[in-house]
This record gives sequence, structure tokens and C-alpha cells, in this order.
Amino acid sequence: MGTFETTLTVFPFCSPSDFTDYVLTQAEEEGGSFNERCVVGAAFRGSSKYTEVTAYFNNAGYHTPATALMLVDNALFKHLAGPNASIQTGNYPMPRNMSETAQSQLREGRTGFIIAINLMYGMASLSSTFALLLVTESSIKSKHVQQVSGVYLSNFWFSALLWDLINFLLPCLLMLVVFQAFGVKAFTDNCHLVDVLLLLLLYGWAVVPLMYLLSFLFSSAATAYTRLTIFNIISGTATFLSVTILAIPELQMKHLSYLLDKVFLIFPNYCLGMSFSQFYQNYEFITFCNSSPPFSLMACEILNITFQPNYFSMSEPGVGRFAVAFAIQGLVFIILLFVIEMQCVRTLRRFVTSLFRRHKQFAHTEDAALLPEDRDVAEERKRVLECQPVVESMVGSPLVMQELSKVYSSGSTLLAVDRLSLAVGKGECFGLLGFNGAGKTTTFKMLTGDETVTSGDAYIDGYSILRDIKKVQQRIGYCPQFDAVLDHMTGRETLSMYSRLRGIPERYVSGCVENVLRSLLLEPHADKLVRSYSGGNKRKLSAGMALIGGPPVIFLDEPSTGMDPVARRLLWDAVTRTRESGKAIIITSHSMEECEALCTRLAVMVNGQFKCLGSPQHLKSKFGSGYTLLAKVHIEAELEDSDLQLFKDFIESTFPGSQLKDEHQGMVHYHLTDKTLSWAQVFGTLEAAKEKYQIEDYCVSQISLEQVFLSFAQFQHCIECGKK
Ligand SMILES: Nc1ncnc2c1ncn2[C@@H]1O[C@H](COP(=O)(O)OP(=O)(O)OP(=O)(O)O)[C@@H](O)[C@H]1O
Repeated sequence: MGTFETTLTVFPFCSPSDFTDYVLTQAEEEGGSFNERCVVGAAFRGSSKYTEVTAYFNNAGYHTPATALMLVDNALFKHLAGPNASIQTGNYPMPRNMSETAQSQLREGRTGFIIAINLMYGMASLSSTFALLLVTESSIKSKHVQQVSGVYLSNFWFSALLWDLINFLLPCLLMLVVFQAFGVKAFTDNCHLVDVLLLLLLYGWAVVPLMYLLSFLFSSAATAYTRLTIFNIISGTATFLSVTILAIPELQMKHLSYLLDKVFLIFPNYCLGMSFSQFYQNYEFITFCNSSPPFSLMACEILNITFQPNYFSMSEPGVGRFAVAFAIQGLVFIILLFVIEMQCVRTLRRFVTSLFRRHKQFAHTEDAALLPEDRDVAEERKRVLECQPVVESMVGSPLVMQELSKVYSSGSTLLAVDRLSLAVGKGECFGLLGFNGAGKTTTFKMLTGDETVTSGDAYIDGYSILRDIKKVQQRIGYCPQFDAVLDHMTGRETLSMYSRLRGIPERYVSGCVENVLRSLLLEPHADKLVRSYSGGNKRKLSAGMALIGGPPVIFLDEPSTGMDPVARRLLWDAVTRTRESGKAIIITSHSMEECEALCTRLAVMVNGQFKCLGSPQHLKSKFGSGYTLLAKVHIEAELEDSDLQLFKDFIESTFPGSQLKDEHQGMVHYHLTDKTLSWAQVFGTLEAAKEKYQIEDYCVSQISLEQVFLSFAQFQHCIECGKK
């Protein structure tokens, strides 16, 4: 019994309509609060002999009629018996009969329903987090670099699954604590916590691989998280609600509900909601039907309440079929994961598209064959193609490319790499030079298995990239164009992981890591998280990941971008040492200085083709005729132009055909184009003219690699503009 407190307001009313008007006016003025404040009222009318009392109650309250009557009676009693008189009123509901209790038990299922809905919402956002790291690893190419470093697909996925399930166990245990703390008997009585934990873990087994599968659809972690959460909510809550609502007998759609229940068994989130809801309901039914046998059992029979003593029974309301569904879902999702990862679909698609593309490709190849090819490139092609079978004849060449081509056909068709043939020997560093969009990165991507090959083949250590990509990947180191490093690891951890992936015995791992850290000047940052690294240090780490363990073939895609001059030279030293130890290195760079310092041979790539090939000196001699002259002439302030002009006239008359490339503050840069000139002639002439033209300093050199490279600029067509 509760205490009833209210403010007594007394107004003189003459008729019942006065009271009604008062209530209506007050309700209008006060709005919603009037309804809460004013729950009962009473009107006393009449003379001293005869008084009519009317009690009013606000029907929003459950007990207001009785309260209104109690107050009126109290007032009358006080009036007649004195101020100390009072009537105490109590509320003692009659015990419910069996039928009412049964009806109530049936409705109790609502608690299970609410728990299930809340659980599904929570799990929807929790399970989508399992895709985050995978999406990040794929988008930054870290997964690819790990594969290239020797990770087996099965190891990658099962270790991820194991780790995620261990992580998933923690929130599950927390959930059990919550059930225990809030006394949710259905989930805590009779060792049910174990059953609930089993259900949650089975859900984890099913949903984690599903998130892995769906992670392939996204390239950004944030987008993946939002969309997967929405997917989980829809595939859980929406399906659960529709089946539950359609099962209401009054709707007469039980058959549809039954059918949908079977269909939705493919969704782990639906199974989670249903299993928890039904587990709860089953507990309630069991409790009621066994409460006072045999009457309760009879009531259950009459009201058609069925329960399953075994909670994991396959029949309703047992949750056995959901447990089985979880187990099968997990298995199927893992199989699908491997089907996708083993590129079965990709291979099939490539086969189908190649059928359609064949005609187009032949047309292109015929066109290309008409174009004249550089003699060195043609000889390299002949050398490579003549060696059949490649595996036996090219033992000295860890990398052999045979007519390797790549056509991108997203939107318009683009020939990114055009029939490259090349053999790179042990202890050789081969440079791929080319303008932006020439096809260097695409070549690397094909060689490392990141892109499919349109035609041709390549062999690494004798293994074909088409047939034995796994074996190929175990034999290469790859530093991609953009850093594929994981932010949440330290530099030392990253290098240790890659050295283990390369199969370095555990006792040598720390020595190897220290070597790389020291050689790339990364020691001061070794134990910092990669997310705090500068761009240059990340680049050093990427290069270190490719070099560690000394794989036979190493691909470095613009490794020194963003490095300071000291770090760059240290990298060059590390690359040179690796090359001298007998490894084949293929490097791309936009720094001619770097190519001259590192490469034993190089090729300039234009529109996916090699335009020239050979050692830096060979290319300079072949394509860079003449000399470069840099001279500094002493000039008086007032005679500036005439002094310099005299010298320029002298050069142009002495070396006919010379081209002035640059001129600045008395410094001139000439290209002496005459091929017949000898070093002695050029030096002799300049020494003789030194005093007459007040030459302070001069330098004569061969044409630089950069000038050779620039001479191919005219051939690179603008793909985006679609013109040559
Ligand atoms: N996934 C892709 N889909 C379609 N076209 C692509 C794709 N990747 C690259 N390309 C195109 O292929 C051509 C070669 O690109 P690639 O990245 O290999 O050039 P690159 O020589 O490495 O250039 P950079 O020096 O700028 O790195 C470019 O025209 C590019 O636009």
C-alpha cells in the first residue's frame, strides 16, 4: 500500500458542469502536467440536511477510482467523527487463477524478445569491427606484401579467425556477467550460462568469417564499418521482427513465418536473435508447466504451450537448429573465403573475358609488330624467347619475363604493359625508368601476383607466375610504391614479423632485424609505433621489409621517395650489398642519380614498351651524342652582357651546332652536338680561351642519363587525353 499525497484545491462550484468546465480549462492551460498533477477530485453539493458528494478520478491512473472513493470516505469520516479519525485503505489483489497465470507466462516471452533485439543491435556493431583490420591491410597492400613474403593463405585466415574469436570471447563473458548481475534467470539458472556461452561462440564462428567475406567489397575501413553494421542490423533485426510478427496467430500467416524462418537461417544475426528469444521462452514455459503439477501441465496442454526439456532440441522452442545453422554457416563462409582467395572466380572471369578480348588483342599485336624496335630490346627479346624451356636454360637468371602484357579493361581498354621480354641475372640490378603511367608499377604488380597477367608469362627462380604464384611469392621481396606498413606495430615488430615469414630461424631473427635497422638508420625509431614515423622513415621500413632475409628476387618500386640524402645513400649501400650477394634486384625510380648509382642495366619504358635497354654507359653512348659544357664567365657589373655575349659567340662559332640550354648570372650550359669532337679538342679549345674570355671555371661531361631519358618524352602519349 502506498501513501497518497496531493494538494487540495477548494473551489465553490454550483453545478457539476462548473467542475467539468474547471477541469477542461485547467487541462488546456497546464497541458500534460495537469494530467499528472490532478488525479482525483470531489464535489460536495447540497444543503446542511442533504449533501451530494461526487468523487472524480483521472482514468489515466490504475488505482484512481479506489483512491477517489477512499479520499471522499475519509473526508466524510473526519467530518462526522473528528479530526483524528481516518480510514486506512489497502489493495490486496486476488491471486490469479491458473488460466490467468498461463496467459501471463505466454506474454512473458516479450522479455526474451527485448533481450534478443538489444543483443542483435550490440552484436551488429561488434561483429563489423572484425572486417576493419582486413580492409585496412588490403587497401594499403600490406596483405599482399605479407603474401609476397611467404604467408600461406590458410595461415593468414585461420590465425586471423583464431585471434578474432579470442577477442570475441571477452565481450561474450562480459555478457554473461551482465545476465548474472541483472538476474536474468532464463540465462543463468541450471548452468544455462554454459549454454548461452556456447550459443554466443557459435555465433562468433559464423559471423566472423562472414565479415571477412564481406570485407572484400570495401576499400575504406570507415565505409566498411558503417555498411556492415547496417547489414548486420537489417539481416538480424528486420528478419527477426518479420518472422515474429508473422507468427502472431491473429494474422493467420504462420505458414509464411515458418517459410521465412527456414530461409533466414543463412543469416547469423537472425539465428542469434531467434535462439536467444526462444531459449528464454522455453525456460519460461518449462518453469510454468512444472510449477504445480499436474494442474500446470494440464493447463499447458489446454493452452497448447509446448516446451523442450532439452534446450538444444531441434524442434521449437529448442535452439538446436540455430546451433547447427551457426556451425554450417561458419564452414560455408570459410570455404567461400578460400574460393575467392584462390582466385577461382577471377580465373574464370579472366578466361571468359579473354575469349571476348582475343580479337582486339590480335589487332593490337599486329599493329605493334609494325613499329620498329630498338636493337638492344629486340636482342633481349630474342635471347629470352630462344631459351626454351625457360626453367632449364635460364638457371642463371632468377627473373625471366616472356612477352608479358597487361590490358586494363575497366571502362575503356588500356594496354598498360606491352609484350615485355627480359632476363635479369644473379647479382644484377635492373632499373625500370619511365614516365608517369608508363607501366612500371603494373609490371611489378603482375610479377608479384597482385594483378592478373593478360598474356605472356614470367618465371622467378624457374617458377611460373601463372602456375606457381605461391612458390614465386616465397622467392621475392617487394617494396610497393606506397608504404604497406601496419600503423599499430613498431618498426622492430614489423621487421621481425617479415623475417619470420621469410623462414629465418628464430635464433637469427633479432640479428637480422638489427642489421636492417642499423643499415637503414632506423635504430632510434625501432621501438616506436609506425603511425608516428615520418614519411621517409616509413619508406625505409618498407625497403627494409623487402630486403630482409635476402630473397633471390627483389622488387623495389621507387624505394627512396621521400628519403633524405643520407638515408638515400644508406639505402643504396644496402641495395648494392644485397646485389653483390647474388640477388637479382629490379628497381624503378625517377632519380637518374639513383639509377646510375645502382643499376647494372636499365630500360626506359614508354607506353608499356621498352624503348631502350642496356647499361647506363651504353645508353649514354648510344643516345647521348656530344658533350655537355658548363662554364662560368667572370663579368664586370657594367659590361655584363657584352662579356658573356663574346663567349657565347666564341662557342657557337668554334663548335657549330651547339645548343644553349641554360644561362644564368654568367653561367652557361651548352650541348655540344658534334659527334666527331674528341675530349682533347674540347678541353684544348677551352684551355686556350680561358684567359681571353675570363672563364672562371668550366666543366665538360658526357651527356647525362637524364638527357637520354628526356629524349624519349615525345613518345609517351597522354592516356587521359587520349592523344599521342
Ligand atoms: N587498376 C587499374 N585500372 C585501369 N587502369 C590502370 C589501373 N592501374 C593502372 N592503370 C593505368 O595503367 C597505366 C600504367 O600505370 P602504372 O601505375 O603501371 O604506371 P607507372 O609507370 O608505375 O607510373 P608512376 O611512375 O606514376 O608510378 C596508367 O595509364 C594507369 O592509369
